[in-house]
Amino acid sequence: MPPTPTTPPPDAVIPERHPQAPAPGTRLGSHYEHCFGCGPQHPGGLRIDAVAGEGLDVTAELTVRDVHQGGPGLAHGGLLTTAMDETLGTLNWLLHAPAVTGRLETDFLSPVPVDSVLHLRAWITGVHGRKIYSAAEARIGGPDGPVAVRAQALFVQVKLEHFTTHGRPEDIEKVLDDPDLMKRARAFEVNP
Ligand SMILES: CCCCCCCC/C=C\CCCCCCCC(=O)SCCNC(=O)CCNC(=O)[C@H](O)C(C)(C)COP(=O)(O)OP(=O)(O)OC[C@H]1O[C@@H](n2cnc3c(N)ncnc32)[C@H](O)[C@@H]1OP(=O)(O)O
Repeated sequence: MPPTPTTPPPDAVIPERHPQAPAPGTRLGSHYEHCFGCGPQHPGGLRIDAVAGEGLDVTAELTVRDVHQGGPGLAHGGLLTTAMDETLGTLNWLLHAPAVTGRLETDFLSPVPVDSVLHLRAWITGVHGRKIYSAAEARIGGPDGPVAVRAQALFVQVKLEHFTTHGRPEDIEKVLDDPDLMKRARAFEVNP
């Protein structure tokens, strides 16, 4: 594939896992219960619950449901992009640095029928300053099934203030009032 803004530059580094990164095999859970990608409280959400890998990688599963349709009986492409975005976003846990998607490129290789189980995998391909480069794939039917969706991304590290400054005030207040969620959010800080 030709280089794009999501291809790490030659002087990008592959960092170590953060010393407090969740151990391999740990379920990463949800960073926010109302998140469309991972929140258990979201009625139509994807409920992605990724598992930390041995290195700078994660895996996750997604069962495509009726509410995820685009074409009749088929997953919506934007929905699949969201699944890639969310899975890539969980890589934050391994670096302990909050980062948001700057650019996300998605290739759709085959249609994904409703009721399919997608096996997602995401991994870091390089870090350059605040820029975190990563890639992901979704295989259909099993971890070794054919690749249905592929993605490359550039995430940019931000401070927690990114969320407190820009989020709708009443939602931020609810988060600030929830000690468990704040504890989880602080775990993201690079220098708490
Ligand atoms: C107390 C409450 C806490 C509650 C929270 C709980 C904890 C939650 C923790 C973690 C949540 C994780 C959630 C994951 C969910 C899935 C991920 C998403 O969907 S995230 C949403 C979609 N994304 C956005 O909304 C970004 C919107 N964009 C921005 O905010 C800015 O544009 C931002 C931060 C991306 C960059 O802005 P700048 O001002 O900070 O930095 P600049 O200088 O512009 O960029 C830095 C470098 O990145 C490159 N860059 C930025 N955007 C790029 C782009 N689109 N393409 C190529 N390069 C780009 C630039 O060229 C620059 O590169 P050079 O350092 O100069 O080499």
